[in-house]
Amino acid sequence: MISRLKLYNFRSYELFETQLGDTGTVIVGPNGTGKTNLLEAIYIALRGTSFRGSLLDCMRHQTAHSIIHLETNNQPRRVQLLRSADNAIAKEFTIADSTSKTLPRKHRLPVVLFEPNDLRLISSSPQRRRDFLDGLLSRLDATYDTQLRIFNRTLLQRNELLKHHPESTTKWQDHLFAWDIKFVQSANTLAAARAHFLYTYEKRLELLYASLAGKQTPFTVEYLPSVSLDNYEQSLLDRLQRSREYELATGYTSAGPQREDFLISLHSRPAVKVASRGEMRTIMLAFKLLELELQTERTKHRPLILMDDVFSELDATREKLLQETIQHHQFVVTTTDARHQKDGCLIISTQ
Ligand SMILES: Nc1ncnc2c1ncn2[C@@H]1O[C@H](COP(=O)(O)OP(=O)(O)OP(=O)(O)O)[C@@H](O)[C@H]1O
Repeated sequence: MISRLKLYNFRSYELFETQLGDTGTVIVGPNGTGKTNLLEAIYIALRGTSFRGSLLDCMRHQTAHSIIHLETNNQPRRVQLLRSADNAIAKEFTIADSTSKTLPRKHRLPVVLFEPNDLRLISSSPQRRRDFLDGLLSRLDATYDTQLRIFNRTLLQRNELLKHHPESTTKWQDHLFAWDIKFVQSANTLAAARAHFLYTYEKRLELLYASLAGKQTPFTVEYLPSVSLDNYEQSLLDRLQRSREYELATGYTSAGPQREDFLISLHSRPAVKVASRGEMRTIMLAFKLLELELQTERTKHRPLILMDDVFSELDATREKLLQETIQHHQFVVTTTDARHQKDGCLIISTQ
């Protein structure tokens, strides 16, 4: 449970201090008054990273020292950000007299964030959908988080090699082949984990969708790999070798998890083509509720819910269902519309 937030030079806030409600807090104010900034500060203190940019961006303009102080379960935690002359950042996370440069995994508390961009994900780019799925899997599974980092590093190294190729010497070709092998192995781990996750939770997503939509709707979700998932490693290796000329010309790896996507269908038709905007939002809400359920099961704690102005995106029925779900968690909600205030909540105005 979080109980108090203090900020120093964080985004639009020079000095700010507030209590947080035991059950819930509603942050009300017009656009651009710093509501999301407060959610972001809480998120950073609990998870160690921001959900919308680098920690350097979070430091108040023209300042060199920022602090987030959050009381959680009667234990204070402090995040200090220091900007050096060359605009580099040093971070310090302090919990119970122990300080570290990153937030230790054991101190990352479960948080589920609902934000309007996620609700619009179905109609957005494959890159954003991949990031969404990777974010979801990384929050649920520390091993996936590590595998994703390894994959991203491998991809970067391989692309560097493609960009800086000498006149295809044998030494360079051997070097690239070694990276091809590393790449397909790492790619296989990621693609298999993503496909497995979607396959495992397809039925649960269908149920969550039905409860939000108020009616049974045939719902499927399918991972779209660059090559067949059976024999993925070898097929990807063959594909890369066939695309060598294209890759050398562009300097980019032509296939693999960094190009893959997933497809959600309603009534056996791609949601991106047939679903209404409301239905697309309902699909994404089903994903967020799944995350909430899985985080609760895996951590044995009820996650804190942060909601950034999502009620304005929903109709009255879905808003009510979502309100009922969040009743069982501590939550912090932002809204521009004072009508979304709820009984028993602490109200913070940013006006
Ligand atoms: N590093 C920073 N230093 C100073 N001010 C900043 C910094 N980053 C963002 N801001 C300011 O914070 C304000 C935006 O805050 P925020 O996104 O929290 O608003 P909001 O109330 O959530 O708005 P909306 O309702 O439109 O989503 C803007 O005025 C922006 O200029």
